[in-house]
Amino acid sequence: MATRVRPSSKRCAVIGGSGFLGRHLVEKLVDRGYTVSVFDIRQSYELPGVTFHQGDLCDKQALLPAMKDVSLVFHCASPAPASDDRRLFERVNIEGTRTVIQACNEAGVQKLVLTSSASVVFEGTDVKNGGEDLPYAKKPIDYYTQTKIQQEKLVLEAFDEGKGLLTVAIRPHGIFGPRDPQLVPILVDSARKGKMRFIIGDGTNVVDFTFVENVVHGHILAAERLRPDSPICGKPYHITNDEPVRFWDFMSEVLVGLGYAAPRYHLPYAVVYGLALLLWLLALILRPLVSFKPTFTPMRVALAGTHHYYSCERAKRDLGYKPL
Ligand SMILES: NC(=O)C1=CN([C@@H]2O[C@H](COP(=O)(O)OP(=O)(O)OC[C@H]3O[C@@H](n4cnc5c(N)ncnc54)[C@H](OP(=O)(O)O)[C@@H]3O)[C@@H](O)[C@H]2O)C=CC1
Ligand SMILES: CC(C)CCC[C@@H](C)[C@H]1CC[C@H]2C3=C(CC[C@]12C)[C@@]1(C)CCC(=O)C[C@@H]1CC3
Repeated sequence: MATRVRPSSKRCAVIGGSGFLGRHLVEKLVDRGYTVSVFDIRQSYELPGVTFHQGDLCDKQALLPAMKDVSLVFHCASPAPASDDRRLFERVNIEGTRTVIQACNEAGVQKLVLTSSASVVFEGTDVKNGGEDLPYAKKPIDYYTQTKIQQEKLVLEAFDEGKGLLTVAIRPHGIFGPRDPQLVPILVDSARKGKMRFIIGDGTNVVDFTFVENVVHGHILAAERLRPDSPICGKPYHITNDEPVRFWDFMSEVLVGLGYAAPRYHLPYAVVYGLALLLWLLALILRPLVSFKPTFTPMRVALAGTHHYYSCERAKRDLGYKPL
């Protein structure tokens, strides 16, 4: 009688492995002796020990070959928040994640680690040392957040010992590090256009920015602790630097370091938020005629003007996490 060969625990797939976080994760996994297959809509680099599968994660037939003989899947693909494209977010983050789960079940994958976001609990009001027990945002500010909530729920609810699929979600926040495609680039672009002269609010709001290597570390710890009897199954975990900083000090340090002036003049938060909302509505109404993307979106203004930092105590306790 033929017996089904259990895939090696050192074979894994990284969906979104060509992206910023995904590539850092792939590099670390290879260092740790994993054989990695990357699945992504684009291929951005080559690395010995890594096979690339190019395709759309909404296509199960395209996904399956990347999951062959794989016991562990990391899902860290998402459209960029800046696209603000409702249909795209729904298709990739919700329908696509359903497809990823189906493909994992069909391919006999044992572990699925999702990159979620701490923003799933953020709705524009202060979050101070927020734990994982905070409720999901009832009124998420943008489509990105709205679909990240649905995505996280899908993955955590897919934890099913009967089918043999163990799941966990990692919630990073404001990732920075080499090759970051959004935080520093958006900041520099805004500074170049002379839009970084103002501090939104009183400038004392404290937030998390998380170094990419810490986020990778959290993912790998979660994957290696994910076992049938483990308390982490079906749960979300915040991964932070455990060192919240003042938003506007961080922005100023980056800007000054790159030769731009630090923001100096204060604007009232409510006024800027209201203006950002108006601009967003205008862009939506005019979309069929002209396409323009406001720099100051309601989400960016909310992130720039409120406290949003999270506790990583649960990750320390259950994953043995400690910022590197
Ligand atoms: N960066 C941050 O501050 C934070 C990020 N996250 C989460 O971390 C994850 C990684 O983010 P990050 O590395 O910054 O983002 P990137 O955009 O750099 O990486 C995402 C990758 O997924 C790819 N992708 C998008 N759509 C599809 C699709 N339909 N099929 C296959 N691949 C696809 C992207 O390709 P392409 O570039 O061509 O779209 C890209 O290569 C995401 O889930 C994000 O929500 C969470 C918290 C904070
Ligand atoms: C234009 C300025 C008011 C702000 C410039 C900096 C911002 C581009 C970044 C500051 C906080 C960042 C952040 C994210 C994207 C880039 C920032 C808004 C995320 C929305 C990325 C995706 C997530 O899951 C959450 C992040 C929170 C922090």
